[in-house]
Amino acid sequence: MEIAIIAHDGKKDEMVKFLKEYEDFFHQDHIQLIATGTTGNKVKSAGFKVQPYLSGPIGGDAQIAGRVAEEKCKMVIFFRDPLEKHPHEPDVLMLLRICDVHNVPLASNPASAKLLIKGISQAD
Ligand SMILES: O=C(CO)COP(=O)(O)O
Repeated sequence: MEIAIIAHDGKKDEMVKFLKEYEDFFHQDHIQLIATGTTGNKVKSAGFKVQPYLSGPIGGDAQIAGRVAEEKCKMVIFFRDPLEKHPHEPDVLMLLRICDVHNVPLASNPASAKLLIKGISQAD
């Protein structure tokens, strides 16, 4: 199952903390992580196997949206920073829209991500 992980700068530490909290889930062989560039590199340094795409502001969100649209990426965990402005806001909104178009689960904060992971774990 391909899962995208994305975090704005103010949320990257929270993303690493979250992944570590659920590392048994994320280290499973059937879970493939993809990420926007800077998030991916940070998560890689924390010991997770992840395929990084471009950084968000230069097209990473758009690339991930492409994976969702092609039905390759099955879930998106995107910790957005609601207190910051982002020059690539149109790309961010496009990714959220594409998740809705394709009915792909999207968690925008740790509480929602936790529920999704628990749901998947129970279904397995
Ligand atoms: O900007 C982002 C999402 O919109 C995240 O991109 P980075 O992971 O490259 O910082």
